[in-house]
Amino acid sequence: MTVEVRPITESEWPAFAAVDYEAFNSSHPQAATDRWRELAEIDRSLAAFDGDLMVGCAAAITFTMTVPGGPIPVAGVTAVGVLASHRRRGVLTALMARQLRDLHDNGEAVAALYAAEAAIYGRFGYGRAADTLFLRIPKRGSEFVKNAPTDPALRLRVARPADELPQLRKVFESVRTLRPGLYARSDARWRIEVLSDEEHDRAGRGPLRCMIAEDDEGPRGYALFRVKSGYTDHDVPDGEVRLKELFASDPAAYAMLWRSVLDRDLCSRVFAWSRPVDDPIVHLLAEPRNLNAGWLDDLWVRIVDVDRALASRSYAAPADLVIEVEDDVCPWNAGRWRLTTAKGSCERTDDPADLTLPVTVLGAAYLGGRPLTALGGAGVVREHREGALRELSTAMSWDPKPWAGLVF
Ligand SMILES: CC(=O)SCCNC(=O)CCNC(=O)[C@H](O)C(C)(C)COP(=O)(O)OP(=O)(O)OC[C@H]1O[C@@H](n2cnc3c(N)ncnc32)[C@H](O)[C@@H]1OP(=O)(O)O
Repeated sequence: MTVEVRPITESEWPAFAAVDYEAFNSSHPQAATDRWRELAEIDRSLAAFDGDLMVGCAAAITFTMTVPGGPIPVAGVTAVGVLASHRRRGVLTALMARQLRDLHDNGEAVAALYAAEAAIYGRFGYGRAADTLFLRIPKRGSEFVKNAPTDPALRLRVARPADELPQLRKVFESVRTLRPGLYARSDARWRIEVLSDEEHDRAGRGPLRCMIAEDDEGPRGYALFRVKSGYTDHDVPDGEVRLKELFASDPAAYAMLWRSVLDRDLCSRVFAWSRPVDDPIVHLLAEPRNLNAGWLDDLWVRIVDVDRALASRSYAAPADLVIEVEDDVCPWNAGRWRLTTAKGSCERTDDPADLTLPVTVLGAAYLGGRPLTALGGAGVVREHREGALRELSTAMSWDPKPWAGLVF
């Protein structure tokens, strides 16, 4: 089979969406296709063709994403799929090769994605860069520690989410550039991915609800959630709060919003399916075992251009070392690079290597959430100068931990 990969045209958009829906076993109303079109960038939407038949898709979105030190341009990779009739014949491999070449040519040094399955993207050089916590906290047993922050100036307001975009945006913008992984949201992304409340968004979990924590100066935090109502066989209320987002610009507003969802009447628990691994709720609960926490992969990161990517972020400690990078998929990255954090530079060198690592490891460590020493312990980094692994691991670590918080 010969596969041709090229960007689609506007008229090919419905076929592109149909390939993606088919690959994901999903059925979507026309309205969903129309909404998705508002987020898509046609010239960055690649399709794979077997003759005239479109058999695969892979798109990129232009994002501004926070990395250690501040926001940079990042390609958000999404809508990857191949028709079942054409799987395991290299279609995805061809799409990934073309997309990475395009990103390199366009000057985007970093790509990020959410993976449908964790086993797919390592072979294309993506490393698991961020994790996410899911929590199922019972109301009974959710008391806070004694010194939990409060502020008498704060009050809660029940709000209609669709009316509150300026307030929500103000809170989100106050935190966006602090945590690696958070990315700027266009108006369309707020409307479609955050605030949308169509019947198929609800999926039996009721309308989107909003609590705002504010004082006389304005909003200081918000929680967006749905409530899945329910009763036990003995008619005891047993609803579940499904927490979609909770952001706050200070600890008192944060604690107040968590209390508001944990204490909600007719509910017996809060399920939060995506929280950062260093979420302060972990330290607010007097009995942290009641977090019932589990963790999953959040963002995967691909270093498209080693030199520009490593020079684009800040470092937690000085490092001056030579890294030998292995990269079969993007051969322009392969070879030795000197990273000098004091100069903010990463340049090609012939000097001997202090460390040898696959490009996946750089992607995994890029946002500061994955200690290189742990990856060294797994045997995927080879150290040639004693201390080099710890030096780079310390320099690349970052606080707070990375998390994108909104699937794209
Ligand atoms: C960012 C996102 O959008 S994530 C969404 C990913 N899409 C989906 O999960 C939708 C359903 N799945 C699909 O559409 C397809 O199976 C895809 C896109 C995952 C893979 O497409 P294919 O064209 O079959 O992949 P391709 O033939 O290029 O496979 C390349 C390699 O990846 C491996 N691979 C492909 N899919 C998977 C998988 N789901 N799990 C593990 N390995 C996989 C193949 O075995 C092959 O390995 P090899 O090189 O050792 O032989």
